[in-house]
Amino acid sequence: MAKSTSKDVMSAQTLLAKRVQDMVLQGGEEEEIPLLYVCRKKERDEDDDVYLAPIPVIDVNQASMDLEELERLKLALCSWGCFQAIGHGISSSLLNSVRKAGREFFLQPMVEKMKYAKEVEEFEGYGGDPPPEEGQPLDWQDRLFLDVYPQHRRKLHLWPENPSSFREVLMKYTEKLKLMTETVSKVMAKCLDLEEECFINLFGEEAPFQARFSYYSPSRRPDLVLGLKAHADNSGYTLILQDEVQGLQILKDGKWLTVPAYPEAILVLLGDQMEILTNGTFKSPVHRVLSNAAKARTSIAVFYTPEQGKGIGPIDGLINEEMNKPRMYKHMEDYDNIHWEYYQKGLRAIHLAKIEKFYLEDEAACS
Ligand SMILES: O=C(O)CCC(=O)C(=O)O
Ligand SMILES: [Fe+2]
Repeated sequence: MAKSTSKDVMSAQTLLAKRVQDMVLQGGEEEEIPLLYVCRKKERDEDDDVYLAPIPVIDVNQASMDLEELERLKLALCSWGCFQAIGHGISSSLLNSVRKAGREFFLQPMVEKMKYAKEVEEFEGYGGDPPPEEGQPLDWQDRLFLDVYPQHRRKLHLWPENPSSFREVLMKYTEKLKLMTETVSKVMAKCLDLEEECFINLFGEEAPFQARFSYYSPSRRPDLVLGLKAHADNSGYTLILQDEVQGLQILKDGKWLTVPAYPEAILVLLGDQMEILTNGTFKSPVHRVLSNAAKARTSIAVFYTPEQGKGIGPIDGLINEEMNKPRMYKHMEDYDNIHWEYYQKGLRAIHLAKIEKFYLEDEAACS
């Protein structure tokens, strides 16, 4: 464990006003890590041995035409809650440009990045996440969070002007992701025998896309910190573009498994709202990001979430009390805010959405 020193008394507010990247570059973590970042107690964790998760690779375009691929997609979403999408219609050169623009943003001098800095308590912009509840650890990362769709929600003053390609690349990527989600939402509906437009309509035309560019600085003590604490996403689903440095892990049957980084693939990972909509047929997986002792890691996660204010609950077609498919989740208003409140406490909000008797069964299964 880290030694206790005056640094330990630094508050989350103070720590979050600084950037992890700066702290690492200035060698501030050489002696010990501020205690608020320390969230792992073991010197070594057997889960850190890299067991690669055999997450199915699904050709999205093929799934829209081929029943076998559609069946593989269904299995992936019911067991893993995610899949590695290929055949998504986005060129490798655009994927590489997005990765490059993200990485180059973070590699600039602090003075350039600070033009897009947010206040500690704010959400959108460059910095760390707002302070969690007291006692909850901080993440060993910096991020740039931007609303990217619908267009009228873009706050362009927070969109970096440097690297000079950043804005154009992000706009192009958003456009392509929007098209990709139309296909993905259709094949997801199809594999559940639902009407093809079902999820597109439920999410709504104004359903937000929000981009999170993350920079995970290396850490001298990856055994003590996490790049991102264990959580499940609030989204409908999240589209994750990784670089070549692995670190994202999924919790599967009680074991942490590392998500392979495939250059051509976009990881489609379901969030809680999709688990609720599908009455638990699809799973919203718990995941986290490990720190790396040697290399910085970057990722771009785009959250695609049903329009706020619509309320969500299980789709009628997926409930059939006679056929052993009882309703497992309640109708939830304002799930976004509930999720955030629970996330900040290090808890899962989905339990709140579960009808009590299933909540208890699920808890028993986890213990
Ligand atoms: O960095 C990653 O690969 C995943 C990020 C993530 O899980 C999130 O931002 O919610
Ligand atoms: Fe996540």
